[in-house]
Parts: sequence; C-alpha cells; structure tokens
Amino acid sequence: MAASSPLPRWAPTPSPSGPLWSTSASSSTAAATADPWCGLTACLSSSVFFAPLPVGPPKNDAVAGNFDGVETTAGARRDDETKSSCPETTMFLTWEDLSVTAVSGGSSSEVSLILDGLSGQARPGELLALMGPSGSGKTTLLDALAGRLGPNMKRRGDILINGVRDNKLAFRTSAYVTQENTLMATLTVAEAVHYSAQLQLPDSMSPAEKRSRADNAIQNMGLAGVSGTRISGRACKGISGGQRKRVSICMELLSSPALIFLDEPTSGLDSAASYHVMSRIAGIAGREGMTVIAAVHQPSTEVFELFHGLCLLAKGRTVYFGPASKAIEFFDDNGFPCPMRMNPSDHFLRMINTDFEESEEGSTINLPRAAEVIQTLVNSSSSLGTLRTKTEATKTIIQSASVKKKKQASFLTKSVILTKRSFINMHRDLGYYWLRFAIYIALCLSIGTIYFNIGHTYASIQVSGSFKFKRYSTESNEY
Ligand SMILES: Nc1ncnc2c1ncn2[C@@H]1O[C@H](COP(=O)(O)OP(=O)(O)OP(=O)(O)O)[C@@H](O)[C@H]1O
Repeated sequence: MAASSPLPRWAPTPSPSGPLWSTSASSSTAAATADPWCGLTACLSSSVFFAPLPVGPPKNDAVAGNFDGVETTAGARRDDETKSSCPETTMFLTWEDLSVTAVSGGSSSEVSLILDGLSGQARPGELLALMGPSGSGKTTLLDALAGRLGPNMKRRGDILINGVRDNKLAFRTSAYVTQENTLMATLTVAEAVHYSAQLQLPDSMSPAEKRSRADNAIQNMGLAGVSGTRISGRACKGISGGQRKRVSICMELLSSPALIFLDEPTSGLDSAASYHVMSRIAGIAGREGMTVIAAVHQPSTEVFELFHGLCLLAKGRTVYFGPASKAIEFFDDNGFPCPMRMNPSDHFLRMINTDFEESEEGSTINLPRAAEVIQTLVNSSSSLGTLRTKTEATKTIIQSASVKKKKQASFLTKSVILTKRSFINMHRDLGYYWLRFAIYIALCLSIGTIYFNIGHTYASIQVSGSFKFKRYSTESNEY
C-alpha cells in the first residue's frame, strides 16, 4: 500500500537556526556523515525539536524495512549499527506474552481477562499505531506498557526496555497523553505551553530558548491562531476539544521524551488536522529518535500511510502486528481482501468488530462472522510466528543499551513556576478564588457584627459574648 501511495515523500528538515539542544551536535553530525542510515538516528539527537513546515515522517518503505529488518541479514546489520550509534535515551520497548486481568469490586470479586498474551515491540524513530474496535484493549495496553495500570488490574508477562526488565522505567521516563485532557482551564494556550516548557526543560537552557521552543511547538501544532485564548472557562467557551488535545500533545512533546504514549491523539480533529498532527508527530519521532505508540481510532488513508508499525487488537488479542504497509497483504493472504478504494483501516475494523455483526438480516454486505475472522487471523502463523522471532532478535541486539532520564528543571525552579501558575489560576478562577474570597468576607462580617457597637462596659461585653463566657465560667466552676 505504501508503495502505491500518492503522498509525497517527506524528508526530515533541519532547522536553519541550529539545534536548540546544545549537547552532542557535533558528534552526531560526524556519525551521520559516516553512515547515512545510522547517521539518521544519530543526528536525530542533535536536530531541532520542531523544524519549519512542512515536516513529515520518514518514508514508510524504510520503516517497513525496519520492521522486517530483524529477519534479514541487511536489516540485522542496520539494527546493530543503530545500537552502536543511537543516543542513550532511545528506547526499544518490547512486550512478551503480556496479559492483564481486572478484578471488579464487590463481594463476588469477578476477574476478567482484558489483554490475552500480547507480544510486540516499538522502535525508536517509529510510530506504532494501536488500532482495534472500541473496548478491544488499546488504552489498557498503553497503560500496561507505561506502568500506569489501575490498582484493580494485574499484569503478567514481560516488558523490556532496551532488553532490560524494569517495571518502573517506562513510568519514570516516558510521556503520556491521555484521552481526557488535564489542562489548567484558566491559562491561555501560550501560557500553558510556556509554563510547561519552564517546568520540563533543564535549567541549563536559557529562558529565551525555552520560550522559543514553546513558541515553535505552538506553531507546529497549528495553535498559533489561538495562543492567546484561554483553554476553558465559565464565562467563555475557550478552545475546542481538538485544540485542547493538540495543546496536551504539544506540552508532552516539549521535552522530546524518548518514549511517548498517545491515547487517541486525533480524537476531535477533522481529517486534515489529524493528518497534520500525526505527520508532525511522526516527523519529530524520525528526527529525535523518539519511540511513539499511539492508540488511534479510524485513521484516514493518509494518516494510515504515516504509521510505521501496526498493532491490531480485537477482544484483547493481537490480530496483526507488523509493518502497517503489510497489513493489507496479511488480510488478503488470510482470505479477507480489502475492497478497492476502501480505507484499509475501515476494512480491518469492520472485519474484526464483534459488537455489530453485519451479516444479520437486512444487511446488504455479506461479511463472515467477526469472531471467526478474529480466530483465523490470530491463528495465522504469518502474524505471530514472525513476531516472536523479531522480538527475540531485537532483545539480543539491544540488551546492552541503557536509558537515562532527561534533565528537568530544578526543584527550586519548579516550585517558583508552580506557585506562580497557581496564583494566576486562583486569580482568574471565579469559583476557586473570588467566590471563596466573598464567602470569607461574609463570614467575617457575620461574626464581626456580634461584637459591633457592644459598648465599653464589662457588662455589655459579657452580654455579647455570653455564650462563650458562660461556658468558660461553667468549665471554670467544674474545675
Ligand atoms: N479498571 C478496569 N476495570 C475493569 N475493566 C476494565 C478496566 N479498564 C478497562 N476495562 C475493560 O477492559 C476493556 C478494554 O478497555 P480499554 O479502555 O482498554 O478499551 P479501548 O480499546 O481503549 O476502548 P476505546 O477505544 O473505546 O477507548 C473494556 O471492556 C473495559 O470495560
């Protein structure tokens, strides 16, 4: 599919202003000169976070090569070179036989299996899409990989980062954009991103650099037009849901995390905005060597073309894992060809959605039962058989790589910024500050009037505060 794509081939665009991160620029440039492929990965660490438009992902063909790479001699060579030259912060994330169960509350304590023996991997510089019908387990898989499962969920199986088992590492070092937005409503878009830059970026960066990076991020997420608008508010509507989502992504991408989880980054966006957002994310992943795992609903054909890898889930099981560009072939091989001119993701989801069986009476489309399709695909050796080989191979290749947490602002800087942000929030939030202020004034007045104009004699004071004095005198008598 990727080969027949009418889309232009994007290339990473270096910034004319030079890298914003001052570290390792020269060494990675040298690596890039020595070998073009691993040089791409190496120079990712030195290239700018956001380049001028247009930006885009690395080519899908090359990506397909990466996914296939472990199986071929040439591909294995590439991986080896990646290991030797990639920055310490790149992350190969591998999961094997991952299962998640949830215990529902109550006396019966029912245990339900949400994910059932999933295996897969996500690689630096690539965008792995998690797709599947609603309730198939996409968010649960993201949470499991990110180490954010709820207290009633239990995980089995292995999660390896650069070949090393560390259950807390992903939680400590990755960024996560949740389905729900958790933004401070009273701030404007620009303020939210600027404060986030000051909190996340290290003190070694000058305030001007942080500001410039935040401004670029706003620009690249298409938010320049609403940068002065408040995120939300009681009096005004604020920005739209899709724009809020973009602000969340923008804030998480600021620190160029080595690993980022995105839960439905395109929800609430129109197809053009979805394409632009995803192409920028894929472009950044390519340039920065960032590992991106995104749960995506109904991507358009153009957005689907941007995915490097695809993990298709149905009822908590892996239906397909591999290069996105090979998914059509996989469905075709298993007897479920994608009709001409149909969006491939629509076809995949339609075939494996058990919630609405379309072969029921009245339907003009005679599809096989989704449960049978899922079973056939899950059993298909071309999906899971090769996957196991791939994960094993990757594990041995990358075992020695290490992960370091990126530097953040110091405790003092964070305290100052958070206090400042909190004051702005209190000042602007009618409910949080002004109504509370009014209540305290009313309370003071009510209590104060008890003693208003009480006179100056001992008796008048005793009359106004009699309940207190009486109690005092009673207690005094008792003791
Ligand atoms: N904490 C939990 N306790 C019990 N069941 C849960 C819990 N979290 C998720 N589930 C169940 O697991 C299943 C998968 O949920 P999940 O949110 O991962 O699906 P999803 O594919 O992300 O869905 P959607 O696309 O609609 O967001 C659902 O049936 C859900 O009810």
